[in-house]
Amino acid sequence: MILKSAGHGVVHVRALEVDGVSKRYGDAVALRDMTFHVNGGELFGFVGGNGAGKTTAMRIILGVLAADAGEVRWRGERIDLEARRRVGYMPEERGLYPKMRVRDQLTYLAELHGIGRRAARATVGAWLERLGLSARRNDEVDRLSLGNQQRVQLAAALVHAPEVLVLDEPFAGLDPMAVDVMSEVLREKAAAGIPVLFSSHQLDLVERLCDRVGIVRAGAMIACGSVEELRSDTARRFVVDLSGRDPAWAEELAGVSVLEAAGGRVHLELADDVDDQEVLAAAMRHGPVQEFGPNRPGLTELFRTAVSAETPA
Ligand SMILES: Nc1ncnc2c1ncn2[C@@H]1O[C@H](COP(=O)(O)OP(=O)(O)OP(=O)(O)O)[C@@H](O)[C@H]1O
Repeated sequence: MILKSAGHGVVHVRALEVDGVSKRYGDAVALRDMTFHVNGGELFGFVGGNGAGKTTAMRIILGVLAADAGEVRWRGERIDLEARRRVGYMPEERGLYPKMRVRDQLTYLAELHGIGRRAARATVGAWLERLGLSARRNDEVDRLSLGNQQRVQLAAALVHAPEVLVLDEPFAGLDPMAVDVMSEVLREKAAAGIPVLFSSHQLDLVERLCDRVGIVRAGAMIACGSVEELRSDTARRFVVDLSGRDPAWAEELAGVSVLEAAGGRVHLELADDVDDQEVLAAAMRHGPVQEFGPNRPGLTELFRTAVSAETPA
């Protein structure tokens, strides 16, 4: 499906689709009916605990691993080798030749994608400049710091002007400056209409950067949407601070559950028919109210709540 939008030119809705993908390694289930999509022009954050299945899903998108069931689609068609060649991929295990010089390596990778030598040199030069690697261009990769190797790995994913980006933990181990450069490049690519999928354990960063987030647990997608959408289940949660007071005042209110209490500050969940103003009035009868308002959890809290819910059998 194509959606036209003023800023982006043509943007593909559901450009990249992972549909009902399952994968086992022997008896171990790595993915179970994994389903999600990434729209063109969207930054999609793939989050989940260690071993949740993110890398497996990305490898299946890339075709370096075959799914047992389900399919991956690119612009509505089952993804094929040709479409996969247009993916910019940053593998978790990284994949550079350690003894090759940075510029030669990137030029070689661009040429592998059919770009002529001169154009390859030009695009590599531009990315090296952009990623702060110009001074390192003649260094062998294994002489670079890990963070700089990662910048080279990003350049490797970008030099062939990919139509989609799939990046496995691109921010891991980067210094704050490199995080800024990486964020800026990913935003820019998304703004150009490219779907950008990346995994990360840095949830603050994901919340700041991503249009949508997918939370994976035990090989399945358990929540997916914008952070605002993920918050919708928490719309009836409030924080009330009655400094030093025992939470008993809230526990005795009908239709109110106390989720957390510490030092007079309580997190409450209100049933649908409970008026929040009546809760405020009740709080004021018990002492001076320091704080009262809806509790808007960040992605870290939403993630904890989602993954700590009962694990599937
Ligand atoms: N080659 C393999 N052989 C057997 N089991 C594997 C293999 N690769 C992954 N697994 C298992 O599949 C599951 C999913 O692993 P995967 O690497 O996809 O998770 P992940 O979400 O990327 O984790 P992390 O955040 O730690 O990188 C895990 O239980 C893992 O142990």
